[in-house]
Amino acid sequence: MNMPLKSETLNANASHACQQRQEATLPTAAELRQQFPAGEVLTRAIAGYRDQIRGVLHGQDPRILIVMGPCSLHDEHAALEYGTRLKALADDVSDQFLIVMRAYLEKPRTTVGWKGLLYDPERTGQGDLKQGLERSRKLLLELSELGLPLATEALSPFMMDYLGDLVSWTAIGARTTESQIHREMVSGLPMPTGFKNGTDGGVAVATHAMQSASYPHHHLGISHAGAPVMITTAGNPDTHLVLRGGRGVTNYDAVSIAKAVKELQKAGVSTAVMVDCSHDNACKQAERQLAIAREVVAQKRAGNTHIKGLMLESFLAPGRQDDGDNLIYGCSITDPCLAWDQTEALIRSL
Ligand SMILES: O=C[C@H](O)[C@H](O)COP(=O)(O)O
Ligand SMILES: C=C(OP(=O)(O)O)C(=O)O
Repeated sequence: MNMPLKSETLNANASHACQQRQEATLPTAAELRQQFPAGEVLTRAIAGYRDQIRGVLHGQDPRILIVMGPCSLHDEHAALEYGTRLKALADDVSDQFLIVMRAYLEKPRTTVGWKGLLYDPERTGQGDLKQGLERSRKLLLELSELGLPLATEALSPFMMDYLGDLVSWTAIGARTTESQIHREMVSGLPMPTGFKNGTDGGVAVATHAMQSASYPHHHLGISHAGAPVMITTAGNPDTHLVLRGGRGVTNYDAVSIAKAVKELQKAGVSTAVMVDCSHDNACKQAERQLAIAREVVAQKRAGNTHIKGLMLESFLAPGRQDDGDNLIYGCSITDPCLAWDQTEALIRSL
């Protein structure tokens, strides 16, 4: 390989420095919400979904919360078809399960990759947050109008200002649970929020996050009108742990869950646990979710009162595909998912 001369490297760095940051103006959260308003009926329904989720997490509702859906949404048409099928299934099993659809618009990446519909809706690699915000809000509205509670991962601390009124349950991912910025954000969120264990499998980052997010915070933010502001939060009393495995080691078995519950008790936070049947628990093999879900529900039915929920990654078509031309309709372009038929059969069998 020919190494560049030192002077060439310096020149390249200098021109890179000139272009290092460019800005494109975006609508404020207030403007976007006005452009795509939620309406009174929907807002009341979402408040009701959040209360139902709280009921499950706090043990007043004996049902199992299931947060399920695609790893990421890249095609609105397929997302709406999935949502329509899920709504019918959710109604059929609503005596046993409270089903919430994963409507994930932001993807945290291990290094780099497509970051979700919100950032790059056309997947050109150039990014288009204006279009991404508009399409994301429109999609969440259309999914909500199907009568489904929605879940998302909150990655950008500003995203919730634009979309949070349409979300009933939020995740803080394994890569951000340790971040103070995310803990501050959760302390001001009006919905139940699950903190994932760290990517190394460690539960302490999540228990610390729950402690932190339950307290009031003061932090830097942007008002819905677009001005820099100091935000003061009240603390979120509705957070819980999500076990997703880590570094190839699973943590959905009875011993791992008991160990996690002990840590939660020691920290004095909620012992409500959701098991993410995907990610490192499934070693990124979608079909493994089937056996994991059965095993976790069996633990719950055998008397484990700490288990409150499951997470499943599921879409219309099985597995995953690399992004590109001729995409398979309804197939994930991020992590592998269960196919719809497998998903439906699983939920009905549970
Ligand atoms: O759930 C999605 C992925 O596991 C997460 O976003 C990391 O993806 P990556 O390792 O492909 O970047
Ligand atoms: C990125 C996700 O999960 P984790 O943070 O557990 O990797 C996800 O649920 O899409």
